[in-house]
Amino acid sequence: MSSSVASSSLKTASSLHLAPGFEPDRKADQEIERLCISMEQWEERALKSCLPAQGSDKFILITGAAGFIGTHVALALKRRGDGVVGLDNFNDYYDPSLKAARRALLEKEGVFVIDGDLNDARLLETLFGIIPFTHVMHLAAQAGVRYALENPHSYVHSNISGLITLLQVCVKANPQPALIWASSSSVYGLNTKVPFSESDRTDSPASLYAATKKAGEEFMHTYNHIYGLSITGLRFFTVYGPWGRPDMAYFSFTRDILSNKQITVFKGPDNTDLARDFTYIDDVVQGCVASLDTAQPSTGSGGKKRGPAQLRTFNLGNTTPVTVSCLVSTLENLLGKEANKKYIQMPQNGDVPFTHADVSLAKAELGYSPTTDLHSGLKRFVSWYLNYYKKET
Ligand SMILES: NC(=O)c1ccc[n+]([C@@H]2O[C@H](COP(=O)([O-])OP(=O)(O)OC[C@H]3O[C@@H](n4cnc5c(N)ncnc54)[C@H](O)[C@@H]3O)[C@@H](O)[C@H]2O)c1
Ligand SMILES: O=C(O)[C@H]1O[C@H](OP(=O)(O)OP(=O)(O)OC[C@H]2O[C@@H](n3ccc(=O)[nH]c3=O)[C@H](O)[C@@H]2O)[C@H](O)[C@@H](O)[C@@H]1O
Repeated sequence: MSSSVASSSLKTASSLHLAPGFEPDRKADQEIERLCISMEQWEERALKSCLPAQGSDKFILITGAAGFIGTHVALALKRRGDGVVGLDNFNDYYDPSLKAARRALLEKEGVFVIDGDLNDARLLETLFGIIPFTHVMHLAAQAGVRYALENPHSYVHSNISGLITLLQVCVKANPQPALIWASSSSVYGLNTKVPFSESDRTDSPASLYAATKKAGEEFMHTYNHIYGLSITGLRFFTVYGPWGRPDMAYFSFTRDILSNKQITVFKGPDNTDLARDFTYIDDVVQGCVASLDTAQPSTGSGGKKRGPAQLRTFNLGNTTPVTVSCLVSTLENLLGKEANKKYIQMPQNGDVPFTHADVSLAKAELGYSPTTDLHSGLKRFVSWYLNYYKKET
């Protein structure tokens, strides 16, 4: 890349009010080496991706941008003109080719997704050194309730250590961004009072995953208190939709029904049906964007708190729990195929019998209003699934 283009990109950077405190790391970084491009070219791509269109003043870092929810949120924000750059470690918790396909979708719309890990403080600081992020939409995590039984350290790596590394970079940044992050309905654990409200106690996590999300909520209180970081936590409720996650039941059931493989339906105590407040992705994206638009700026900078800062938590659910049996019968109807079902007692695997969101707080403060029922949402998912995998079926 010619020096004039490099300097123009840095000029662009200076027009972005280069964030002092972080001298971009001139040493080639793993990601930059991987891309076989120079530091300046990497900066150029990040800056170009994060330059907002006319009328927007938002520079947003989306972690987990190649993930299911991250991809949808990144597209929504980029399409409305915000500056967006993504970060994702493209791990193989599920099919990395799906993450690569999502990345291609994003790059077509001008979103650069950097291949990097939350724990790489140097990479994060380099990024914060060239872009004065106004917001961080933190969606990267080890998701999934049951996988914690197989690989507990993956949850520590991403949901604890990775989160602290990101928080440390955010509080040292000048200006500090406002942070919106994904917590989870699983923090309600074994609570019996329904619907779940943000003011309920959350002291009975049923899985390590839930405990790491609960820990995250505690960290947020601390970083808000000490550093003045503006923080909004979003408790998503079993989110589904196109470009979804193959590890989740709606997706794996669809795959197995189509390939005539048996599905295992968990039953609760006394053979009761399990239920989830399934929430369609477009409704969740609406809640994420509204959270970002109502987030107040952080009051700290460069690690120093200047005053009290906003700290919020919202349920983003559908307020209409549906049984897993109903999920299965809806999929059978949409796929025109009967499932080969095996019923077993819900294993002690971190699952909870039901979830049910009270969204009155999100409605009042964010204007959040879910509109998609399970049948309509699954219809759109199945249509996407059949199209995306048509080459394989
Ligand atoms: N989908 C749901 O039903 C649901 C419900 C509640 C909460 N959440 C939370 O919402 C967020 C997004 O979930 P999703 O369903 O899109 O999951 P996802 O697994 O599709 O997305 C998470 C992304 O983060 C990336 N990632 C994980 N660890 C990382 C690390 N250390 N460094 C960089 N990238 C990393 C993964 O590669 C993945 O692409 C997660 O925090 C999840 O816990 C999801
Ligand atoms: O709401 C949330 O916070 C959580 O929602 C989902 O977790 P879960 O509700 O367990 O979603 P699925 O794994 O898709 O399970 C949906 C329902 O199907 C049941 N199930 C799952 C898998 C299976 O083989 N059989 C089965 O009956 C589960 O017990 C559950 O009741 C996501 O996977 C988590 O990342 C997220 O944090």
